[in-house]
Amino acid sequence: MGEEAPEFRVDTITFGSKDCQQNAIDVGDKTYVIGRTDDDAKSSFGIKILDKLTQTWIVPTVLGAQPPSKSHSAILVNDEKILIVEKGVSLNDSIWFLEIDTPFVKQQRKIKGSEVVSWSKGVLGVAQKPVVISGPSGVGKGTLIAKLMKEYPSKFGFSVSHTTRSPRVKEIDGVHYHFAGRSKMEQDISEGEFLEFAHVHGNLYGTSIEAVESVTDEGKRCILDIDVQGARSVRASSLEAVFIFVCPPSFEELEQRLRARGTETEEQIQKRLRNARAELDQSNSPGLFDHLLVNDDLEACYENLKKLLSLDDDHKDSDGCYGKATACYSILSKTESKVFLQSETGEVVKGGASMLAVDLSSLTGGAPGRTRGLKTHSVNSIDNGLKGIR
Ligand SMILES: Nc1nc2c(ncn2[C@@H]2O[C@H](COP(=O)(O)OP(=O)(O)O)[C@@H](O)[C@H]2O)c(=O)[nH]1
Ligand SMILES: Nc1ncnc2c1ncn2[C@@H]1O[C@H](COP(=O)(O)OP(=O)(O)O)[C@@H](O)[C@H]1O
Repeated sequence: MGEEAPEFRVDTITFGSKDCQQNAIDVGDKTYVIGRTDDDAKSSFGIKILDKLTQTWIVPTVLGAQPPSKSHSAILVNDEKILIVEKGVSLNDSIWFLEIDTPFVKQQRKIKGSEVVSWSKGVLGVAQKPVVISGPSGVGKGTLIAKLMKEYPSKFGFSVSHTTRSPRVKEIDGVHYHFAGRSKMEQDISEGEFLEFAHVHGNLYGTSIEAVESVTDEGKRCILDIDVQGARSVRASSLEAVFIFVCPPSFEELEQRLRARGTETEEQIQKRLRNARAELDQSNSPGLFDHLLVNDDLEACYENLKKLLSLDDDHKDSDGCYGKATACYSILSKTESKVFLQSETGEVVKGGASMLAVDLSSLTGGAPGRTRGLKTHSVNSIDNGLKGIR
């Protein structure tokens, strides 16, 4: 699908713009050219890949929101990602990654059958692991989650799933679910916008990447109410989470709760009960769920849930004290575990530093779209920075 490559010289590559900045990064047999075009109204990134073996250009599908286009520097972090440092924005907004061969990109490349790259924003600090709650229909997942949200509104946030099922009487679009048409949802899934999806009780359900990331961006711990297939997909993804399965005290009690809720037709109840048996069987799959909770007495079960969540509470505050100040850093050098950034203005903003080290070893897996766990620390002088290198 590629076009024939022109003679390759970085400084002559253009994307048809008046004002253009490019970086060319070699990765094995490929060269990634990251260009920034300043056309009349807005500027944006253009990405091209030169396959050096075949001397052809590939224009990849670019997933994810792109960095604010101003001016940037770039360096290869490892075989999976390129670090991009934006200038003239706050430090919180300045660190980005272009994922070129992460597990997510590999998966998307397979789905599309063509070349894919994906933007991911670097986020300072470590977020708490999201909590995946699964269990058969009618077991009380929604009831437990609603109690948690009511008691700790600033601590937890709900991942609002998309579904093709019709809303129930009291359900609000955008609050309980994003109610979606099947073709639009399938299209969004094919464009890599979903962390996971599954066919459940005859409908399509899925968690968009944005559903999880927007909760985490608010500094809240994200709660996902998804079925066992979804839990399996999240387990296989790069999102590190805590997995809880909620069981009923008995199958008879489950049936009674489902009927008492009065939201399904008899046919739908029968389908849910059939699926419940399969879900209960799968709850014991080795390595899938971290915790099983029996929801017999609601209050007792809720107390146990709270205990589990505080047990898994590994939250550490971000040390990004200068994250909000406007930064103008460019990449100076790189070691195995650190990238050193040099302030370009000479003038150091309040709380900032003339030189920063970005700790790459601290990066944790996250949903695509964000690279969390970034730690930065100031370095007083290049000499001190270099001491760290030696
Ligand atoms: N895989 C997946 N499952 C979901 C998602 N959202 C909801 N579900 C599951 O879909 C099933 C049906 O949910 P729902 O229609 O709300 O009915 P209920 O479980 O009877 O309340 C439940 O097992 C949910 O956990 C999602 O985004 N992904
Ligand atoms: N421990 C419990 N004891 C009795 N009824 C419960 C209990 N937990 C939930 N329920 C009720 O069971 C029904 C199903 O609960 P719901 O939270 O909608 O389940 P799910 O979200 O797992 O489908 C609701 O009517 C709810 O009020």
